[in-house]
Amino acid sequence: MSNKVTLTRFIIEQQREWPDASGTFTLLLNNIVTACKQIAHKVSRGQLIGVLGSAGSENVQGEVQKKLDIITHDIMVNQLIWTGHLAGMASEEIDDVITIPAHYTKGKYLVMFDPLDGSSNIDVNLAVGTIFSVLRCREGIEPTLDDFLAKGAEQVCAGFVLYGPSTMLILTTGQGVNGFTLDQDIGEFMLTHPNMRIPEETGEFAINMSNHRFWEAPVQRYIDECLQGKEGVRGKDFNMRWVASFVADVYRILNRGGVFLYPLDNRDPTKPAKLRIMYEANPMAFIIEQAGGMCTTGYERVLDIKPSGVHQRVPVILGSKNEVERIIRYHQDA
Ligand SMILES: O=P(O)(O)OC[C@H]1O[C@](O)(COP(=O)(O)O)[C@@H](O)[C@@H]1O
Ligand SMILES: [Mg+2]
Ligand SMILES: [Mg+2]
Repeated sequence: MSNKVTLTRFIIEQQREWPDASGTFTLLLNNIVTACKQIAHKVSRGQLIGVLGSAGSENVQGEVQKKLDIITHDIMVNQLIWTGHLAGMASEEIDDVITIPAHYTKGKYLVMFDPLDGSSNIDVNLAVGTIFSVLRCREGIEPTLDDFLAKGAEQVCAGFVLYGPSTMLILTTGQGVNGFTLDQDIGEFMLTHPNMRIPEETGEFAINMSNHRFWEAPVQRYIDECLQGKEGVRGKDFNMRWVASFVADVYRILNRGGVFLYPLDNRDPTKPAKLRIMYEANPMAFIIEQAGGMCTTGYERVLDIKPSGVHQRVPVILGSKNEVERIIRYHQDA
């Protein structure tokens, strides 16, 4: 039997440091975690229970939905809507924000989530995840769109669950980043990666290279210099990784450093960036900064952007501090 600290104990001990805390946040987190355990179960049994493949529909952003995109969205909503802790929710899979029906009490938090990140990987048995972001809201009111559109710097909690060889939860409440591994035997997340820190130096980058011709000059310059390796201005060889699951790429960077780029591109003028600010970029930016890394669009800190829509997309460049600072310099030079 493991003698590691359970997630429940970890959160309650953190809560004790806030004497005025009502415990609502702890309960909310517990519900999010229960939803993610249910999703982990579905994902691991996907081949057996017939939930893989396309749903034959598109989401609000014109992306083909997988059956599991819809199933995982429903799991999140069903685990959270009745709790009384929430004023509202927003999901990648639904156009409008989700309101709390009148017969449930309204709480003081807003939750935004990407229920299944990297879903294009699901049918080929690669890692996927769930990303979530929690904001505080005025209590007991019907939230307006503006309540949702808070800057990332105002998040009270962000996390993601990675459904890989192990199911892992990575969490920040603004006091560093901690990693928990799901012990399948007892159904509890155990603290396995306390106080995660991203190395400042790295020799590894992650980017979808097929978009090279669509990037702006500063990103082309940075990647071209990495590719030149020892013979180029960087004077060292770089390694490349691209899982095409944001959760998996960010988890690798939290562990061994690296830089991830989904930059501005001109492939489709209606979609100059790929990742969504509210439930992809902001929660990951919060986690990365709390682990000592940086997250920028190339021009500004992601957490300082005032969002204009729940499904707004932003360029994301994140990871080891020294590399991200270099990429920002290249944008300034240009
Ligand atoms: O298809 P590409 O260009 O490799 O993009 C991969 C990126 O898109 C995403 O899959 C988008 O997430 P969803 O699966 O939630 O739409 C990221 O996880 C990933 O980093
Ligand atoms: Mg996603
Ligand atoms: Mg998704």
